[in-house]
Amino acid sequence: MGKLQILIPKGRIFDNVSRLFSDAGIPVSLADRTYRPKIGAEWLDAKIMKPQNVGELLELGSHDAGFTGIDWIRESSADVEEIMDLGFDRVRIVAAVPSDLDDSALKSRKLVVATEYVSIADAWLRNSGYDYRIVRTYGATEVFPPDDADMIIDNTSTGQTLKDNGLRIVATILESSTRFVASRKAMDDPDKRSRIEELAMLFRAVLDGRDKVMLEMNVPKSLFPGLVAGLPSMRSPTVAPLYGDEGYAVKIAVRKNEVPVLIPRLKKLGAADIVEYELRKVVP
Ligand SMILES: Nc1ncnc2c1ncn2[C@@H]1O[C@H](COP(=O)(O)OP(=O)(O)OP(=O)(O)O)[C@@H](O)[C@H]1O
Ligand SMILES: O=P(O)(O)OC[C@H]1O[C@H](OP(=O)(O)OP(=O)(O)O)[C@H](O)[C@@H]1O
Repeated sequence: MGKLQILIPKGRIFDNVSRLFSDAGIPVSLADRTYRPKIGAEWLDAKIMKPQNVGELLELGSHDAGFTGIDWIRESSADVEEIMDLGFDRVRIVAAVPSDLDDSALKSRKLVVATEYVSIADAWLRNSGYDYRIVRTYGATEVFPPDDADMIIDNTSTGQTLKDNGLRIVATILESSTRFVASRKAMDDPDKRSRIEELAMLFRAVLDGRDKVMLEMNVPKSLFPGLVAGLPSMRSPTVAPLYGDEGYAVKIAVRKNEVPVLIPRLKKLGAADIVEYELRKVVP
């Protein structure tokens, strides 16, 4: 079997994806100005590509799997199989106008709309009943209004860029994040499919590990039933008797955001010597 050919986007997605691979035990490194990263698994081959092209190239089938925002998959109408939502690079694709332009003005004239997302914008503007003309941008879309455009359709994360350029959101068109996607041709090949699914399992284990911590504690025998009743109900805790029949050691994986509430509660329920530590992977 040949190597699994994967596409990793240039730009901001690369950092998150290469960290994900590294945490999965597969180091990825990229020398300056090169497009073929070194990847620490002999069954994988990777190439760097702009996120806008990833979907289309997977559809063509010359690569097996890749990573890109769902915004660019939708924009290119790429026919690919989504394997998993990695949750990175979360943005909203929004329509925004100069803050001093009121809603009534928007439908009373032909709008010039600046966007990198030409196809998403076209579908949304048509369905919303606007009279419009689209100007395709190549980054820095927020600079177009008010003199070069009446509206922009662009991605926003914190909203700071819109605010700094005097723009207000009039609609959210799409919510996007980085996805692990595969070509349909690769998913029809049993060997490639199983390698892609193995990668997804490793990624899931890493993401789950990032989300959770392990809590370990000791509890006297008499307080044990009350303590177990107070634990999050997700999973049964691992319990081991302490030497000398004095009580139990209790171990449980919990979500990180539960910890600030949980530790004081466990303490009140009689837990002692509570230890918290990070998890690298969680495989169910
Ligand atoms: N400010 C942001 N925060 C988080 N995600 C973002 C942000 N801006 C864009 N994205 C998402 O990251 C992905 C890639 O975005 P984009 O095409 O702008 O590349 P980039 O990282 O800016 O690279 P380049 O600088 O080469 O254009 C897209 O799916 C987009 O939705
Ligand atoms: O809502 P915010 O947190 O302000 O982020 C949104 C901005 O981030 C991205 O720009 P980027 O920095 O990638 O530059 P670009 O416009 O050249 O793509 C995006 O295109 C927006 O301009």
